[in-house]
Amino acid sequence: MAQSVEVTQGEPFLPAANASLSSSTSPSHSHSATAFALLQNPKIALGFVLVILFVLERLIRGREKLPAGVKRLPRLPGLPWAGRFWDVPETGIESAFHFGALHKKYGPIYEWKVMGTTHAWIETDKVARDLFVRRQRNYCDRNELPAAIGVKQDMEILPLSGYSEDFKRHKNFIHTIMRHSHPKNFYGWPVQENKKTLRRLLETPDRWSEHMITHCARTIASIAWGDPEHGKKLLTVVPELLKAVSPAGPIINKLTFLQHLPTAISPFKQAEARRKQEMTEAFYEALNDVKDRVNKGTAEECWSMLWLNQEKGIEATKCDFHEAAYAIGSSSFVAIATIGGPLHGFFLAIAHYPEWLGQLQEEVDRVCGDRLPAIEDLPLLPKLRATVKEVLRWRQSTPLGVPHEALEDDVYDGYLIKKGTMLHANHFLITRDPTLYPRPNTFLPERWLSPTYPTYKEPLTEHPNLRGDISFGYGNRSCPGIDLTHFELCTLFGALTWSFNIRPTPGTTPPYYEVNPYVITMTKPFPVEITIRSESKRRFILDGCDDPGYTLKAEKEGKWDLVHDVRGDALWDWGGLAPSYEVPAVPKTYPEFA
Ligand code: HEM
Repeated sequence: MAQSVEVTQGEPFLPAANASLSSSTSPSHSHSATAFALLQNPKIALGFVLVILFVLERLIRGREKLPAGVKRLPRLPGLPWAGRFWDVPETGIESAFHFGALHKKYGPIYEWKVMGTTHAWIETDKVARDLFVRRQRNYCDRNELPAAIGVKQDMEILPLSGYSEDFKRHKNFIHTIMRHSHPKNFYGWPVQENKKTLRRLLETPDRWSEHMITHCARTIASIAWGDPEHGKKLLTVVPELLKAVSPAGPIINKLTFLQHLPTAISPFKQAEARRKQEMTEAFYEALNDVKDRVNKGTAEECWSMLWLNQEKGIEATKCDFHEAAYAIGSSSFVAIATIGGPLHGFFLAIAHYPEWLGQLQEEVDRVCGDRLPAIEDLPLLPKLRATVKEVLRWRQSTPLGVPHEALEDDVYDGYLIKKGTMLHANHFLITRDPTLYPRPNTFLPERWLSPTYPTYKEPLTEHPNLRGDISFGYGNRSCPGIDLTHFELCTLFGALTWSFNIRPTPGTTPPYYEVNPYVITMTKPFPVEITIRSESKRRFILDGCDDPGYTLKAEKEGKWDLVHDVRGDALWDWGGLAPSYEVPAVPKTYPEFA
């Protein structure tokens, strides 16, 4: 053994001297020696291996037997098993751009293989509906997630759970709590929180992004557990999970074979175990707190009370403590980044289309006068509803939706879709189809308000609204949070419009399409000037809300406390989910459809 090491070290495989020596021998010998020498270059050797693997893949795929009349989906060329591993875009929105551009070449649905998994990219609304709605029974599963291993089977986090009887019970639970709380205006919590958010914006306008995020957390925590303070728990557990489920998160999401490492030596599995533990603690603590308050007679209406009281519909789902804690908790944390996205998008839209704020203010002032817009005013506020709808289209929270997985082999339009294929509907591209959305890159709320646009619908007292909106996905896996989103966005956009003038800070450049890199995207915060529109409005906010309810503290005291460095200038970036925008040294270019 020692000898072989010595030999290898002492005699490099093909030293330059040997190479020149071999060139003086016969031509065929000299060619093979040159090729051999070339292969000593690691880059050339890797290229050679890739070419061989590529050829092998074509041969193997060519031999796969297909039923008569069935074709293969167009597929991006790649290597056997590893596929196009070099082609995984880093960020959520870059993936939407990347695969959206390939649509022209490969058509409305095509395959992309990477690390043993077959992905299908769906680039039109028709194909998404044909598969996810008309054939929803086959396309309703979710995929495994390498960094959040086991999350599909655990049945704890509804959006990531595989399809099963447990999933159906849990989804029923969510629909029941939504059906119960929506007619009661989500127990009045969103309107109460809107006032606190106005107060915070009045006091510390430069922290607007933080206020939007904490607004979402406080509102949903109140609806779920009757206490906005539990929002801190949600804000703590979301960043870890969102990173774990994003390609831009831990490297295991790209190098998926790392999931086979045993827990003892896998930092990913250890991190996932910690995340689960923390999430369970958060959800148990919050539900137990409601239980205590019910016993003391101090609990206020919230989703948890529905489970504790076994309200009509809830009892049929037979959710035990653990299931209820997770069903409530996991439906709550999704309401932060998703709704935070369009809230940031609103500031961006106003930055790029300042004249629209004037039009909105005219409508809100005319209808509401000296009070904040209320949900009852919505029939008379079509411009406000159009703003919500257009912000969701223009800057989507989930530009690639959530993948659906095929339960069985299927043939669609003569093409084979294999069991286990992960299908992604490119919501971003679908809502940029110029035949339905003329001038698709423009923020154009008028497209919902004028009969000259194909998306126009009457009556304007009802349309536009979010029912059936593509942003919320398709079929039996579509989002149960539409009514809550509509309620929160309409009332908060309305309150912001009524209260403030908003514009980018003079001398600064707002971003165009710069968002965080994860699967739920949010415009990067940028400097904005927010000023109160009148003294009477200032008085109204100060009198109407004596407690601004700041969520971030100067120092960490309790386990769930979140810290804002009040001494420094740095803005709170929510664990990397809301990094501040920095103008790039070289202007960024975007695909024509972005
Ligand atoms: C702007 C706001 C929102 C957007 C854009 C959004 C988008 C989505 C999308 C695209 C899906 C996957 C649909 C599919 O698989 O086809 C989804 C699922 C889900 N959403 Fe939302 N969502 C939003 C707000 C909310 C809110 C406020 C809640 C709850 C309070 C919520 C709870 C859920 C749940 C529980 C699922 C999982 C459904 C399932 O897997 O069957 N979402 N959402």
